[in-house]
Amino acid sequence: MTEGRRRWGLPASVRGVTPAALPLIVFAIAGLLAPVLSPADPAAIDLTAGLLPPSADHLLGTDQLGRDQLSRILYGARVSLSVTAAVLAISMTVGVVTGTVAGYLGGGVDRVIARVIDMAVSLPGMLVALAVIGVRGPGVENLVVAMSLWTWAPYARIARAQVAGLRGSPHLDALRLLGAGPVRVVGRHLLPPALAPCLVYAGTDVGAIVLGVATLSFLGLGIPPPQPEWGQMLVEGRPFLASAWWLAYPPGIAITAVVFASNLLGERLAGGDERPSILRLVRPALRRPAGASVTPAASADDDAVLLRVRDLSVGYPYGDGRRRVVAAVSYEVRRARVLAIVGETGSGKTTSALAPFGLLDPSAVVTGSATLSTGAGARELMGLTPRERRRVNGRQVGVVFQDSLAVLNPLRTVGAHVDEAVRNAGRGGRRAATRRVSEELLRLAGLPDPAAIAGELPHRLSGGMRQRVQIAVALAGEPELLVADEPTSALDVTVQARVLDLLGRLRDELGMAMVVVSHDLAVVSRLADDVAVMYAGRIVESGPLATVIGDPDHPYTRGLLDAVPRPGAAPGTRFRTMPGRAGTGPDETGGCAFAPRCPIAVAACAKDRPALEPTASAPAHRSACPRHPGGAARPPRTADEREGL
Ligand SMILES: Nc1ncnc2c1ncn2[C@@H]1O[C@H](COP(=O)(O)OP(=O)(O)OP(=O)(O)O)[C@@H](O)[C@H]1O
Repeated sequence: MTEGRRRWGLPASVRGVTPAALPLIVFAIAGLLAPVLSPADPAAIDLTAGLLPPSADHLLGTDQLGRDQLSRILYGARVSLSVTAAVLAISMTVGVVTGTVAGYLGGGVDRVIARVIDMAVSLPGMLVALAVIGVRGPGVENLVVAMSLWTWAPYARIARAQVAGLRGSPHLDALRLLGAGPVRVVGRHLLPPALAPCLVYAGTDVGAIVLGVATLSFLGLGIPPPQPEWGQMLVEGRPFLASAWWLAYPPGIAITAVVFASNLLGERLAGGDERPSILRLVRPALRRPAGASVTPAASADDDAVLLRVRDLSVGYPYGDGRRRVVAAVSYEVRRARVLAIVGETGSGKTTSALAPFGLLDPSAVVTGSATLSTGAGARELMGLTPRERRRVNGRQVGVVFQDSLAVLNPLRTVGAHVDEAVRNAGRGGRRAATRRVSEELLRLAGLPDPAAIAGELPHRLSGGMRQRVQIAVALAGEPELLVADEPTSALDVTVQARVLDLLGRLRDELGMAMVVVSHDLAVVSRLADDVAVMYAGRIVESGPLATVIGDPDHPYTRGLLDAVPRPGAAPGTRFRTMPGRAGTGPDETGGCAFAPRCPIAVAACAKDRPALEPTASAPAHRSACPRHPGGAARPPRTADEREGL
């Protein structure tokens, strides 16, 4: 699907209720209305009317005691489904909560719970149920307890696996970024996906529970006669399969239909759209009337520095020690300006952009300082507690990631994502008011027909539209700074240009500053005001875009520029690629990390690490080439080449 074109159809909630799911609903209603619908008392024995075939008097015939089969089926639905529902409710609640806690906490708690689940799954369920009923005695309540002890463990196992798999996922990172606390993360983002496969499983489990209840009833340990119960009727009808088919077939068909319908309904629930809200935090008032457009973050001084990063260094555990991946990185982001951080893969761009906001892997060791000076005042970002971070991330700072599919929860609608961001940012009100703000944000992000888009699931949108959704989410807190990590890398060229234009428009109209991470200098040249070029974990050149691409000082920057295809180049023109392997880390060598690949390197380059120093072309233009500023060895760039970018 390309941007601007969507597939429309019935709402997911209507499409999902397939006719095949109707038997479950029909039997549930029939069970509820059994006293009204039943033509006879299901327990009334008439030995003179035993084993009568279906007729106008008895639509489903009678059993060997002359009891009306239709009435018994209707009352059977009442008993079987209510016991099954009770067992499912208990086993799913216990299982999902236990599994979610284990999966979320991990570590020792998880190991202990996992062992308990394994033991419970491996025990023969029927024996457990028999033992419980043997101790507690027969009866409906004891039957429900016994069956729940039999059935809870698979739900716990499914939920645990589901939550453990999600624990480190990018969309949870994004949520933390949006300011969501642990209760909200678990309640709204881990429980629903844990519940979804459990519901599918419950569909198949219904039959097992119905039959389990019937078997225990047959053994005299379940539903006591004369209460009718489907499984019990099935067992009672088995000896008459050849002579009186109407005894076993109706309950058999009822069980099959309910199991089949439950399966489909379970799938529907698992693949459905917005989950009911578990924790809906209703904010008393909107900071701004619904529908009003987002206004620029107030700043009297447009030239002031919004984010100042100094001497940033990031290391990760490596073997017995630690390996630095970024070192001595300093940069500034000015209000209403776009700083592009560019470089080859692995050069440390993303790390440098996300580290100030605590968005790296928890194993990262980050040093240095990052000061954010917003309208609310200046604050040091390094060392903030998670609670303090939530006041910054998602409010003063928004983030857009490359992989929108990984960031957006596939089970929640676009509207649910934006609503949540709006509420986290303290701008939520009643449901409808929150949605109006969300739709305004979607419109601001350039999405046509926001009301319809809000009802869509992320995977039904094109990549470009999903990026716009991420942008709408990021705008919810009216941030003064937007960090975009490779925001267009996964998009085709046309869509890429439109998303970049949107970001440019947001910068101009909202006065929002941005840090844009990209490996493609040509892409960011469309948007950036300033550029920082990274190589092997260090900034090697920085300055205003026009200066850096018009008069590059560092041979690495030149290499990046030479690799950019230029419009107007003759067909068949070969663009120069940089020889050699990209640098791997800032401590790889004591000298210039680029020296092994550099066409103008001299012996000294490999020995002494060059500092980032001002060049002759502009004071804000800095380069870390030992042969700068602009030595004779540097071939000049032509005017055509500059315009080509
Ligand atoms: N969790 C981690 N553990 C160990 N090393 C990591 C981790 N995350 C990133 N790195 C390393 O840090 C270095 C810089 O990664 P970073 O993602 O910042 O690079 P990048 O320039 O953004 O590259 P790309 O464009 O491929 O994302 C890389 O060598 C990478 O392997």
